[in-house]
Parts: sequence; structure tokens; C-alpha cells
Amino acid sequence: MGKRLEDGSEPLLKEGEKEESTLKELEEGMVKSGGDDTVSGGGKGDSRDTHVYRVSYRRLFQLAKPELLVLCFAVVALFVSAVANLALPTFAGDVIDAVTRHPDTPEGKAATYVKVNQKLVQIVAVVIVGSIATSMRVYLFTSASERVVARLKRDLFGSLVRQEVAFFDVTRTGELMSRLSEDTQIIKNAVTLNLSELLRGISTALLGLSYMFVKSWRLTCLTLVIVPAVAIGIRQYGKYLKELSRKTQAASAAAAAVAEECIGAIRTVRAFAQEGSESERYREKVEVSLTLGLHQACVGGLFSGGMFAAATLSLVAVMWYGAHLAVSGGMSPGSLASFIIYALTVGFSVASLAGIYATVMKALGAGERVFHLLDREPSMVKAGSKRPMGDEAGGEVRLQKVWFAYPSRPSRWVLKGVNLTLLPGSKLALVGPSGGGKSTIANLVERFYDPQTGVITLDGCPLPEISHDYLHRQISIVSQEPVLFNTTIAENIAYGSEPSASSATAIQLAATMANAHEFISQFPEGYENLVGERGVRLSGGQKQRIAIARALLMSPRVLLLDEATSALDAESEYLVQDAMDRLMVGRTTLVIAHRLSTVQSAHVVAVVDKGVIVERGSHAELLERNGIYAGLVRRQLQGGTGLGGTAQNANGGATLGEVLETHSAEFGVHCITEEVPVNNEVDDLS
Ligand SMILES: Nc1ncnc2c1ncn2[C@@H]1O[C@H](COP(=O)(O)OP(=O)(O)OP(=O)(O)O)[C@@H](O)[C@H]1O
Repeated sequence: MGKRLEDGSEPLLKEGEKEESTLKELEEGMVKSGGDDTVSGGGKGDSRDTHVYRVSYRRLFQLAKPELLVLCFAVVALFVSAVANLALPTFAGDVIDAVTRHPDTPEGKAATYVKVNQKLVQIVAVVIVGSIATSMRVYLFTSASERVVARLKRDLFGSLVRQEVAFFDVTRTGELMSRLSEDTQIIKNAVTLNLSELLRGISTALLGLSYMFVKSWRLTCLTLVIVPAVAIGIRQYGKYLKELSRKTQAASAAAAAVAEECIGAIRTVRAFAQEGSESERYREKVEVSLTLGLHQACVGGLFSGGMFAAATLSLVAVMWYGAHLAVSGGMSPGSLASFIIYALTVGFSVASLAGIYATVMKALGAGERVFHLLDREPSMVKAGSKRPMGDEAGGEVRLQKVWFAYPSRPSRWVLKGVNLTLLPGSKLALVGPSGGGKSTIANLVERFYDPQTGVITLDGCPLPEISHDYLHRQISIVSQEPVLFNTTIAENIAYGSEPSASSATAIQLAATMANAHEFISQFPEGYENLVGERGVRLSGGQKQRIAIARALLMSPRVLLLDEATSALDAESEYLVQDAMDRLMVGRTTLVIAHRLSTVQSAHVVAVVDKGVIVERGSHAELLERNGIYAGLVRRQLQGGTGLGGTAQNANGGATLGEVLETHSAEFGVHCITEEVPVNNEVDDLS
């Protein structure tokens, strides 16, 4: 049996006897020639992001399925308006025939006036019906398209926020914003408004053609001679546009990403006077989409000109042959006039169909990107439904043989066979050089990522089996730079808590315990004060205390604390530390420690370097063992500060981690690899 800790509790470290050999096995089995930290095939790259995602027309138009009923009414309105519009040339032809072919007598003229008036009344009636139908058509299609885009945006956003954290490590925010705004807009236009135009164009063209056949089948055949050429032109143009649209949208997303990044970091940009170079970077990206846009404009212009020439030339042929027919008596002048109007109408409809086809092609390009995201399944194992902790105190966290590489850098192991156990209600402090893997351990316990091998359990249950909501109510993280939302202080404190647990009194109590009530009360609107984007209107210490109040209200069993390395003033640091101490009472706490006072009060201190726990034990035990940690503390003592002092005080502003890093050669930290016989220490403890 190993020792018990000084406070009488069981030691928190329960490393297996075989830690060293297991580590070696894993190293041998998983690490290839690329050096100690390289992984062969351990990570999950997102290969799906690289290939082109194909989308069919059907998939695009299925977006409008929930609006089917509205669209049916819209289609009826559309046919009514199309018929009304197409009836007009016939009436016009009748009027022309009436005035050109009447007997030249007073009775004949009177009869013609009556006939013309009757026709005009009919025309007005048709116009009224047509106008009402047109209004209905526009309203119904537009409202349906607004609903389609709103639903698409909601679904897309829902899919985005469900993606695993690693996805956001490799995807730029600006690009996602561009998908949400620009691409959805393009799709919206295609699926409903264009559907309206498409149906209108087709129905007008077909009805117009029928009228034309009735008037003269010979002239109609002549008109149709150009159709194959036009169809080929439209098809080629559509293909070109689809490809171009994909490129243009990608370029515009890249520009949006630069803008987002720069505006998000405007203080850094200002501090380094980089406004000019950032503008230049943005200009370059915009230039790419401009070039593509200009290409599109050029080809679009040529296409429109070609279409106009084809339509006009066919009309010239129609006029020539129509005049011949009218002169030879094969056709009345009125019929010829109506025929020409029909031919023009059909021509316009076909031209509009070409435009619609182009927009649909663009939408297919945009759809490829949107549906790719919409259909993307998070690569992490879906959370289960277990709720391991009952009402009784629990909160044991265990990491067993955890090997981990970030998916965005799958070739490099960040954690190499880490074993850690945090008993319920205990405090474990992680210390070590920067980049050693301390935050990574916290990220894994929070289940932002899953380890490639090994298992992390909460009260004996592997994290992936635990209900997502439950897990994140039991485990809270308070980071160095807490992120607040651009809303009121009260809402920020209540973020994530059950509405029933976040009454104004509960929020105030949590804020008081977090030493935040006083400064909040000094704001003009108190708890209703807005904090600004990412909490920009608050100081660092204030933000931390709001985050602590948030965690207090949440009342998790397990706390992950990342102590701030940034120097707060003495008063602020005292307030934050005091609030943190209160927050930790009775909870299992994993703290990434930067202060000596924190490590002193921890049940166990673990020194993490290059992904390995190189030393562990209580502060007192580690001092007694006279190893790396003891060397660090000795160094600090030589610096003239007592054990109660902070690392910052003792080392002229350096944090504990920095001290370790600075003196690591001296303490042998960097020389210590997985092969260090940590088992001896484990034996001592267990
Ligand atoms: N999201 C990420 N994607 C890829 N690599 C990462 C990511 N986050 C951290 N790393 C890498 O993982 C290693 C461990 O980082 P980690 O943040 O855990 O170190 P740390 O010990 O907490 O350092 P510090 O004390 O400076 O915060 C580093 O090499 C870092 O570059």
C-alpha cells in the first residue's frame, strides 16, 4: 500500500504499475520514424472537406417542399396571370382586324365602334384579373422564398454549432459566415423566386407557342428554327456559370474570412499599426472575386447579346415571311400583328428562362457548399444518454492511458499516455512549461476532443457515453480569458444554467460570492448593463469574476480552472483568487496553476512536460522528494520569496510555467521523457 496524503485523504494518483511499459508499447506501436511526437494515422483529418460535393436540382428544390401548399396557390395565380397576359395580343389583333376590315358605311363604322368598345371592356376585365393574379403570384412566391431562406439558415446554423470543436480549428469563421449569409441568399433566389419565374417563363412560352400555332403553323415553324442553337448556348453558359459561381463564392468567403479576422482583432491591428496591410490583404482577396466577377460580366454580356441577336434575327425572318403571307391573303393583318406580339412574348420568356437557368446553376454552386455543411456529421462519437452521478456527491475524473493529437495536427502527439485520477472533491494542480499539454488535458476532460486511445471517465463512465447536456452541467470551465456574450451581465451569469435556477436572487447571490456584485452595482443599469462584444466593456478581472459567478450558478461537480497568467493588479487578483477559492470548495478541481499559493493548497501537483506527467505528488511530498518541482520551489526561495508568495512575485513577473521552462535544463525537465521512471513516485503515493 502506498502512503496517504498529508490531509488524510486517499492519494489522487493511481497510476498503474505498467505505465512505463505501456507508454513504450504505444510509442513503438503508434509513433513512427518522424520523431517522438509524430503519429501515424492516429488523427482524423477532415478529408471530406477537400472533395467537391455534388448537389442535384432535386435537392435544391426540395428545400421548398414545406411550402408546397403556398406554392400550389402561387402556381394557380401564375397560370391565371400568364393566360391573361397572353390573351391581350389576341384582343389587340381583333381590334386591328375590326378597324381595318369594316364596310365603309355609317352603319359599318358604328358597328365597328361597338365591336371595338366590347373588345376594350374585355381587355380591361382581363387586365384586372391578370393584375390580381400577378400580385398574388409575387406575394406567394416571395413569402415562400423568405421562409425557405429562414429555414435554411436555421438548419445550417444548427448543423454548424453541432460540429466538433476540431472542425472550428480548421475552418475559418468568416467562411462560415459567408455560407450563412451569401450562399443561402443565392439559394433562396433559386428555389422559389426563380421557380416562379421559371414556371411563368415556361407557361408563357408554351401558351404563346400554342397561340402562334393557331395563328400560323408555318410562321411558328420558322420561329422555332433557332431554338436548338439557343438551347445549346444556354446549356453551355449555365455550365460555365456554375463553375464560376463556385469559384466566386469561394473567393468571396475568403475575403469575408480576412475581414472577420481583422475586425475581430482590431485592437491588435491598431496596436501594431497594421490597418494599411490588413486593408491590402482584404483588397487582394476582393481582387480575386472581382476578377471572377468581371469574367462573369463579360461572358454574361456576350451571352445576352447573342440571345438578342438570335431572337431579333428570327423575328426579321418572321416579319419577312409574315408580310408575304398577309399580302398573298394567307393571313389577316391583325393575325400577323398578334403573331408578332406572341413571338416577342415567347422570345422574352425564353430569354428570361436563360437567366433563370443561369441563376439555378449559380445556386447549385452555392448549394454544394451549403449542403456540404448541412449534411456534415460531426466526426466525434455522438454523446450517449448516461447520467452517472446521482444526487449524492460524486465527481471522480480519471484519465487512463490517454494519447492525443489535435485533429488539425494529427501527426503530432500532444499527450502521450497520460494517467490521472481526481478523487471527488479534491484539487489537482497541473504545472509545467508552456505547450506541455496542460490545457489539452482540460480540453479532453471537457470533451472538446476525444483521445485517440485511452479513456476518460466521470464517476466510472466514459465521457462519450454521458449525456451531452448532463456532462456540461457537471463540468464547468473557467478559462484565463473568459468569453462573454454581447448581452446583459445577468444573462451572461445565467448562461447555461436552468431557467429555474437562475432567478434574479440566485444571480445576485452568485455574483456576490464571486466578488462581482459590488462592481456590477456601480454600473448605471446594474445587472442589465450590456457587456459589449466578447465582454469588451469589462476589465480582465471583472470578466473573470463574471465567469466565476456563472460557474457558481451552474454549480458543477467538476471544475476546470485555468489561472490567469496576465498580471492583474493586487486588489483585482485578490478578489479573483478569493472568488475562485469559494468556487472550488467541495468540488473536484483541475487547475492549471500559475501561482505558488495554488499549488501549495492542491492535494496533488502534476508536472506536465511534452505530453507526459513527469512528476506528481502533493506540494509537501514533491518538496521532500527533491526532484524537478522541488528545484523550482528552491529557486523561488532563493529569489527571496516565501512559499506563500506567488510565482510572479518571486520571479519578477514570470509565471510558474515560465520559471519551469526557463530553468528546465537545470531541472532536467526537457531531458525527462516518457522513459523517466515515474513508477517509483507512483509507488510512493499509492
Ligand atoms: N487547437 C489546437 N490545434 C492544434 N494544436 C494545438 C491546439 N491547441 C494546442 N495545440 C498544441 O498542443 C500543444 C499543447 O498545448 P497546450 O495548450 O495544452 O499547452 P499548455 O501546457 O497548456 O501551455 P500554456 O501553459 O502555454 O497554456 C502545443 O504544442 C500546442 O501548440
